[in-house]
Amino acid sequence: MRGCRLRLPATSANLGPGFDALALALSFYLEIEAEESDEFVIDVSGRNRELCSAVKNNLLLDTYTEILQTNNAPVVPVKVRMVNGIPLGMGCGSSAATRLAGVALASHFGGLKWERERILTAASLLEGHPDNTAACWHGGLSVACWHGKEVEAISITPGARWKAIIAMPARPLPTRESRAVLPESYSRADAVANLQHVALLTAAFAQGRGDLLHSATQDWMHQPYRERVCPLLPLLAPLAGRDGLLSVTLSGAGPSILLLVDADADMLSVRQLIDSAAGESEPVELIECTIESAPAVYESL
Ligand SMILES: Nc1ncnc2c1ncn2[C@@H]1O[C@H](COP(=O)(O)OP(=O)(O)O)[C@@H](O)[C@H]1O
Ligand SMILES: N[C@@H](CCOP(=O)(O)O)C(=O)O
Repeated sequence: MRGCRLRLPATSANLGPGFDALALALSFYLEIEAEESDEFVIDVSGRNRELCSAVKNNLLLDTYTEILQTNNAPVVPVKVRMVNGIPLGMGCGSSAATRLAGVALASHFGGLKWERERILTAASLLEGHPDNTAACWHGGLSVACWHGKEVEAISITPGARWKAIIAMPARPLPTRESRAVLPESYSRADAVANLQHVALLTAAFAQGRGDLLHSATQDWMHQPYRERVCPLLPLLAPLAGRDGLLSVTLSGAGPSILLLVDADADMLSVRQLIDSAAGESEPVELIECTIESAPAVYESL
């Protein structure tokens, strides 16, 4: 059987009020080439080499094996060459990209011949929420929801050329832990406020209205509760609206922060502003990137 190539972008979910519904694809990637082999091997370069190359308890291989077994297909061993640009456990969608890769490789090497939408649905079911997976697979700003056990998703190419920065602290925060700090239920006032803001945010993206991003990214559903496990958020949030910084939101479940930046902003001054607001409590890496509007690459070699 021919090999398979994947290129999956990082994603920043929620963008404030779009909890479990919105995510934005960004221009740093998980890249994979795989071919049939006598045994499972993963050669990794890039970020988190050790975690990504362990063959046992590996999210990529576990997903691959689970899909093949549940679909009564043979578990074909594969050799994977991975270039990983997505930091693990940092709120940049590494698990969503890896789940999609595992399902896509299973479909390819198991001869399942799944359509792209079926791959997205299977990966989203395993991930538990469809926001990162949909943006990773479709690119752009993705709006995703469950329709029963199917994912309905639409991708919007933003109407303006905004730039993006991920501000990433040193220590990762597993998404599971960051979801555990959220309440079970919300007041009607908070639910309505989030609905209003997420609708405004989606329209602001479609029309490229950077002037609306600061107000439209306000959130009552997850950020207020996650501040205590994501201390960079309260430090950087006051920067929204200053010097070309259009919005400041928790990236996914954190601990990183997504800052959307006007296309004309001076990036050196923006970086200095972020560094000085972050202070010296812990080192913060800034990843400058753009919005990836193209869908993920999934092709035979
Ligand atoms: N390329 C990869 N190879 C192996 N495991 C991965 C890979 N990417 C992600 N993971 C697994 O997913 C976990 C991170 O997922 P999660 O806590 O949801 O954070 P995030 O998706 O924001 O990076 C890692 O600790 C690791 O177990
Ligand atoms: N909507 C999810 C998004 C998690 O994204 P991740 O990149 O942190 O895995 C949430 O907020 O929990």
